[in-house]
Amino acid sequence: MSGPRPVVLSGPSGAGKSTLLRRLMKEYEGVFGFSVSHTSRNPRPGEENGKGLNCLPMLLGATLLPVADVLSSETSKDYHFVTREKMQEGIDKGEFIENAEFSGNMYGTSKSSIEDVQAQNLICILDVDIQGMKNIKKTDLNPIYISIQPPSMEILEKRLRDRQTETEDSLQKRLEAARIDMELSKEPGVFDMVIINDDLEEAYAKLKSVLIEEIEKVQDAKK
Ligand SMILES: Nc1nc2c(ncn2[C@@H]2O[C@H](COP(=O)(O)OP(=O)(O)O)[C@@H](O)[C@H]2O)c(=O)[nH]1
Ligand SMILES: Nc1ncnc2c1ncn2[C@@H]1O[C@H](COP(=O)(O)OP(=O)(O)O)[C@@H](O)[C@H]1O
Repeated sequence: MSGPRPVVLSGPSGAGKSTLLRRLMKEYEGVFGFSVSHTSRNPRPGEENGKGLNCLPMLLGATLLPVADVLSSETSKDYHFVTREKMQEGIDKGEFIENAEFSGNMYGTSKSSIEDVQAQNLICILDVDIQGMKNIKKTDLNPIYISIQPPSMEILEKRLRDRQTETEDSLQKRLEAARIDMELSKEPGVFDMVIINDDLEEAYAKLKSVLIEEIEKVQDAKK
C-alpha cells in the first residue's frame, strides 16, 4: 500500500477519539481521509450510510445541504451499516484487513476503505478498538499507533452517560472493554503515543504534535 503513513487511533469507547478526529479533519481539510468501517450496530440518530464528516464536500456540492444539518449530531459517525450476514460474507471473501466483535456488534475495516483514502494521497485515519489495533499490527500497513485514554474510569463513565448514545447494557459492555484497553495501553511499546484526554485543548495539541511531520509532508506534496 502506498501514500502517506496511516494513523490508527485506538482507546476506550468514550475516550474522545471522534471529538479529536473531527477537530483534526476540520483544521486540516484535504490532508486526512477517514477509513469508513463496516458495522452491524444500529445507526444512532443522525447517522446514515456515508453521511458523515468525510462526505461533507460531496454532500454539500450535490444536494446543497446546510453544513449545520450534516454536522447536526456531535455523536454521528461515518460507517457502512450492514447486517451481520452481509458483513460475514465480505469477511469470508477476504475483503477486510481486520474485523472484531465489540459490545455485541461486528466492526471491520475493509481493504477498499483504506485504498480509497490512499488513492487520494491523504493520511488515512483508522478508528479501531484494541483487537483491531492488534490485528493491524500483523499486516504491512505500518501506521502510527496512537491511543486516546480517559483520565479515569469514573470520568469515562460520566462522559459516556452524558453522551446519551448507549443503553445501560451497551454502556456496561463498553466499560468492561475499557478496563482491558486501559491496562494494555500502559504496556510499553504497544503505542507510539498514549494521549490522556483530560483537557481537550492539551490532548488536541499533543495529537497534532505527533502528526505534524506527516501533515507537512502531505501539505508540501500539494504545493
Ligand atoms: N476492530 C475495529 N473496531 C472498530 C472499527 N470501527 C470502529 N471500531 C471501534 O468500535 C468501538 C465502538 O464504536 P462505536 O459503536 O462507533 O461507538 P463509540 O466509539 O462509543 O462512539 C470503538 O472502540 C471503535 O474504535 C473497525 O473497523 N474495526
Ligand atoms: N476532554 C474532554 N473533556 C470533556 N468531555 C469530553 C472531552 N473529550 C470528549 N468529551 C466528550 O466525551 C464524549 C465521548 O467522546 P467521543 O469523541 O464520542 O469518544 P469516542 O469517539 O472515543 O467514543 C462526547 O460526548 C464528547 O463530547
